[in-house]
Amino acid sequence: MAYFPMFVQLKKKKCLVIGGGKIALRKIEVLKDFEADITVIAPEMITQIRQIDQICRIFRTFMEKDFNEADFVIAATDDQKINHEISQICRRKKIPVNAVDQKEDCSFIFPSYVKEGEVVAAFSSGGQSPLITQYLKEKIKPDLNKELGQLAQILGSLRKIAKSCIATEQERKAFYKELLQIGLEDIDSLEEQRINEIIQKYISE
Ligand SMILES: C[C@@]1(CC(=O)O)c2cc3[nH]c(cc4nc(cc5[nH]c(cc(n2)[C@H]1CCC(=O)O)[C@@](C)(CC(=O)O)[C@@H]5CCC(=O)O)C(CC(=O)O)=C4CCC(=O)O)c(CCC(=O)O)c3CC(=O)O
Ligand SMILES: NC(=O)C1=CN([C@@H]2O[C@H](COP(=O)(O)OP(=O)(O)OC[C@H]3O[C@@H](n4cnc5c(N)ncnc54)[C@H](O)[C@@H]3O)[C@@H](O)[C@H]2O)C=CC1
Repeated sequence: MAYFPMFVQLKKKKCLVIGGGKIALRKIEVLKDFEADITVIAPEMITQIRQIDQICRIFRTFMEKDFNEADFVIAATDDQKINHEISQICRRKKIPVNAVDQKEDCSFIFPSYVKEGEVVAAFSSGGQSPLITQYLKEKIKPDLNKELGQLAQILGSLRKIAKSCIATEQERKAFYKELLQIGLEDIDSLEEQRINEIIQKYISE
């Protein structure tokens, strides 16, 4: 079964990570990248987790009351029975859950992704082969580069003005297409004056 790639806002969402090993660390790094509010619970945590800034650490095994505030949960212990139990609790409480050792215990899974600014490409193999997922990430990296992230930011910053100044959706699309074409060739040529000239063209046409 293929998974639907739902893009979700994680900023400030309360994320509970249970487990403090290498895999928990990898998940925490991803969640930090998307600005989640992270609490880790484990009796022992590897040094790298103990050194991460601005996360909450609780050194013990989990209890059911830990789930009360959670928007979502990562079960990342090295014990399949415990991860399964965490998943069951979450399902009962209708909290989205990821279990690192068993996709049947996941209501969502982690992709491999590339992120530049707000542009994100994410891949999944439905849990069949994380290595294929990783391979796809590496393939997209040369195309999803810094310039593309910057270009998205420029196009994004023009959406309000385009909506208010350019009459039809069709013309707006042509406007964005022209900017995209120019930006893909040479992002530095998209400075303010050039953009203004292009906007003018679409207003008067
Ligand atoms: C279902 C899923 C649930 C989830 O974790 O969300 C899951 C499950 C499992 N992974 C396992 C193994 C490995 N996982 C990786 C790597 C990654 N795994 C990630 C996601 C996912 N892994 C979800 C599905 C993603 C998809 O749809 O493809 C990535 C993409 C994202 C991330 O972790 O953030 C990240 C790459 C990050 C990057 O580089 O971008 C490697 C490679 C490596 O370590 O270098 C290996 C060893 C090679 C191998 O086994 O293939 C095992 C067996 C453990 C065992 O055998 O004991 C299970 C459990 C099982 O298969 O039952
Ligand atoms: N999803 C993925 O991408 C991958 C998943 N895995 C799976 O991830 C699992 C975890 O791997 P590692 O992080 O390397 O293990 P690890 O042994 O480094 O860490 C396990 C952690 O779980 C904690 N823990 C154990 N019982 C707990 C409890 N009751 N409450 C809270 N914390 C508890 C331990 O204190 C420790 O911090 C493995 O069993 C493996 O099956 C492995 C590779 C990739």
